[in-house]
Parts: sequence; C-alpha cells; structure tokens
Amino acid sequence: MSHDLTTTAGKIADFRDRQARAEQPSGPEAIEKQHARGKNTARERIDLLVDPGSFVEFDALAVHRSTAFGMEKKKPLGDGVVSGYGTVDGRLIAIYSQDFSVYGGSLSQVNGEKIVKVQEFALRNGCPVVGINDGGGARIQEGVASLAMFADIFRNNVHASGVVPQISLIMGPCAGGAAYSPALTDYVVMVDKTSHMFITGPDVIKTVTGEDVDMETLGGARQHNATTGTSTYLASDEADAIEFVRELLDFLPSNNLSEAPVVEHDQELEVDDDDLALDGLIPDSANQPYDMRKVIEQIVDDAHFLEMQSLYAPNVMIGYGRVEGHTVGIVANQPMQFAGTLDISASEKAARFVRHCDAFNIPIITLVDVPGFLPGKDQEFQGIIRRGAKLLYAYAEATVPKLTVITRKAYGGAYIVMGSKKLGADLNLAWPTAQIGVMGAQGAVNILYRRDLAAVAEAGGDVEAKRAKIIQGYEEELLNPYQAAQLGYVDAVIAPSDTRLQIIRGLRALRDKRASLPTKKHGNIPL
Ligand SMILES: CC(=O)SCCNC(=O)CCNC(=O)[C@H](O)C(C)(C)COP(=O)(O)OP(=O)(O)OC[C@H]1O[C@@H](n2cnc3c(N)ncnc32)[C@H](O)[C@@H]1OP(=O)(O)O
Repeated sequence: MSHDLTTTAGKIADFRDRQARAEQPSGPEAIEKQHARGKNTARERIDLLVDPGSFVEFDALAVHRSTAFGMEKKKPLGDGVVSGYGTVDGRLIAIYSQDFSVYGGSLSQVNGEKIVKVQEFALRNGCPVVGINDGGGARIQEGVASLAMFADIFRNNVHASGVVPQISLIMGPCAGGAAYSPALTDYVVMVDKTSHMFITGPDVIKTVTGEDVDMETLGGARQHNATTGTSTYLASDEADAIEFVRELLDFLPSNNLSEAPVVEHDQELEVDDDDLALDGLIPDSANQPYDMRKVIEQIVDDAHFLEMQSLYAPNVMIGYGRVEGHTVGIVANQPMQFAGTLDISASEKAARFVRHCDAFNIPIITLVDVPGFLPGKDQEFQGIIRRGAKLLYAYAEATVPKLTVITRKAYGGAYIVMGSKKLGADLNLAWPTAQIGVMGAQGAVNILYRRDLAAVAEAGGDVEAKRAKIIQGYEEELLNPYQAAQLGYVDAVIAPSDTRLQIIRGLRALRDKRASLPTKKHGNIPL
C-alpha cells in the first residue's frame, strides 16, 4: 500500500506497514507450516521466553545484500533472525531466534551481523545470551561471506565464555559448522523429535562412508542427551525447553562479576526428622547401592535440585540448588549407577560443570561415594588418564567456596579428585560410614596378602576364612574416616543428620572467601 510520504500521517502509516511486514516476513502460510511441524515461530519462542511486553527488537528492517541466484528479488525484512533484548523474571537477557521460514533460517552476512550485535550487547552490559537455533547453517548463496560471520560468532562465543552465561536452545536443525556455536556455549537444550544437531548429515555420511543413518538416530535430542553429552536437557516440547531455560537463568548470575539472585528462605537451624532419616541411609553392606539424590534433596532448599545432563554419565550427578536462598552447584557420585565410579564421560561432565560454577562465583558442594576410576581397556585406550585429569584440573583451579562430604567410599585417585582437602577444598566433612583409602578391602588384601593366602591354600587351610579375617582387619584399621581426620584431611566427622546444618554454616563462613591463582595468560587444561 502506498502512502503520502510528504505528510507525517503518511510516514507513520508507512512505518506501520514496514513493521507488519517485518513481523511476518514469510506470510501466514509459513507460520502454519512451522506449526504443522510441531514448532513455534521465531517470535513466538521469544514471547514464551521473556517477560510479557519486555522484548525490544534490533534490526527488524535489516535485509540481505546478496545478488547471487536472483536473491535480490527476495529480501524478507529481518533476514531470517529475530534479535534484541528483554527480561526474564525482571533480569536482562540478550536474545536471538532464527526464523526457519526465511531461507531455512540460514546464516547470511546480514543476519550474522545481527547475532554478533546481540552478543556484543550482552558482553558490554553483562547479561546472559540465549540463542534459539532453527536453521540450515551457512546461507549457501552467500558463500564465504556467511562462513566468515560464523567465525565472528564463534569468536564472540569464546570471548563471552566465563563472562556471561550463554544458553542455546535447539528447536530445529543445527547442522554443519553452525553446530559449533551451541557447542561453545554453556548449556544446550534440545527438544525431543524436532531438534537435530550434526556436523555432517545423513546424505553426506552415506556418500562418504556408505553408512545408512537417519537424522533422529544421528543427531536427535535423545542421542545428544544420552550418548554424546552435547545437550544439557532433553525437553519434551518447546514449552518445556523454555521453562527449563527460565529456571536455569534464575539460578545463574547475569555475569562473572555479579551474584546469582538470592531467594528469601527461612532456614530451620535444628536437626529435623528428614535430617535424621539420613542416619539410616547407608546400607550395612558396602556393595549395596543407595540413592545419593536423597542426600542432595536434604541439603538444598525445598528439596529442589535442577539437574543438568541427567541422561549422560548418570554415575555422577551435577546441577543447581539453593542453600538458604543462595545458588550452589552440586557434584555427586551416584552409587545407583555403575557403583558411582568415575569414567571418562563422568569426569568430563563434572569438570565442565565445576569450571562453570567457578567462573560464575557459585560455591560447589561435592558429595563423594566413589570406588575409583572405571577399570578396563576401553577406558584406558580412550584416554582416561588425559581425560580424567580434567576433573582434577577443574577442582584444583576453582577458587569458589568448595565443600566436600564423603558419605561412603573414597578410594584412590578418585578420592583425590573429588574435592579432597589437599586439592584445595575449604571444608571437608565425612560421615562415620566413610571409607577413605587407597583401594577397597578386597583389592588391597589380594595385593598385600597374596603370598600369605597362597601359603594357606598350599597348607590346605580355609583361604576364604583367612581372607575375610584380613579384610575385616583392613576395614577396621584403614577404611574409615578417622585416619583422614587424624591427619586433618577431613575437618570433621559428622553424623549424616548434621549434614544440612553443617553445610549451611560452612557456606555462611565461606561467603566472603577470597582466593586467587598465580597470574598467567591461561592454563592448559588437558583437552
Ligand atoms: C558452516 C556451516 O553452517 S556448513 C552447513 C551448511 N548447511 C547445510 O549443510 C544444511 C543445508 N540444509 C539442509 O540440509 C536442509 O535444508 C535442512 C536439514 C536444514 C532442513 O531440511 P527441510 O526441513 O527438509 O527443509 P528444506 O530443505 O525444504 O529447507 C527449507 C528452505 O530453506 C532453504 N535452506 C535450507 N538450508 C539452507 C542454506 N544453508 N542456505 C540457504 N537456504 C537454505 C531451502 O532451500 C528451503 O528453501 P525453499 O523453502 O525456498 O525451498
């Protein structure tokens, strides 16, 4: 519609037209097509995420500059990404959301510049960035101009890492090099069935290797949550994904110089019945599992634990809770899964979480019941030495308050790794059921008493009775918390029922902790 642009009314009307076109750059059919795929539009997603009416858009009228393949004839306003800032529970976030209806949400030079603008806004103003991905990667028609924008985005991702939280929502395809931007961010939330991430797609794989694989198997949300560890959370639908992100943001500070929001919480400083239940948690037999989640839930306010990567390496649990309204990061061995051993996946999962907490001033509570690193050729050949070392590195490097509670087993290298005193934990507590030692009784006795046991066998004696006796002696003498307590490597042995109160007091005491590392450009974590 043409307006009389010599008048103010005409100019306003023309502006309104442009606004309307920018809101629906591909028309109502494209919106219906998106809905038919079970997906929201780019704008609907932003509306779901931010507080009502808080979104302020940047570059709604931007258009691409390409002329290849007749592109000049189709220049949708906004160029395939909606970007700007808004608030979540009143706190500022920067946001961009790819619009699949415009050139498949692909990244052009112009819409890449829009994303870069949002990243730079976040870095300057110290707010989290949420990127909603639903696109076909580099815009093919723009060639290297598009690839170069990815380089800008990746560089910004890296520069923002540890300065502002970065969260990626994958709500459609995220393929090729494009997948590396989410990979560089702190959290990757995927939606079951409708989101896919891969570096090379099924067609390329078929051509190069001859393998047949479908998109869901190759890079679906379940695969990235359970197998690759790329994704933080498997959302059942888009609303669930957005709810998770809103809650996650609530646990995090806006940047590395600010504190996470503190929630009013009246904390009872008396041992209550739920605390007392922990006294009966540990089974008499060291081989019997129990659910470490019960300990976590007893420690955090309202038993509310927001777990990250719950489907990946479940032998270690990581996530956020609050204690007296303050955010804490929890790292906990889970005896219900592979006896709580540390394998490569668990080590890497926990290491990255510890580093994230450290970057954002979030105290770390470590709950230990670990029989050791997972033995086996497979783990050794895949580099458990190099990759397990990441967790050591992360704990030793972290300067935030670190509290460790040993509930049962803490053997060998795994004892050292899991927030041990000499690795730099501030407060180390152990339950009377703790077994701190170089290894479990069975292994120790087999090594130390091999000859004695062989001699008994040769003499026709009862080897098993002898073994049981030595094991009992070993357990009584060495597999307890008291040697560590005598040496000062645990600060106190406490009743399980005292754990919540001790953690509250410990966190209060450590609230103003100051610690720093030697000045350097950066360390060189084994990667
Ligand atoms: C650095 C990097 O990013 S390298 C990666 C480069 N990108 C890729 O390899 C992915 C290319 N795209 C695809 O494989 C597919 O389009 C998918 C998987 C993303 C989506 O598949 P579908 O859901 O079947 O959608 P479809 O293929 O019809 O694409 C939708 C529209 O987006 C367009 N489109 C998709 N990807 C791109 C792209 N990278 N550049 C330009 N246009 C694209 C399609 O041409 C199509 O346009 P049309 O509606 O005008 O026909």
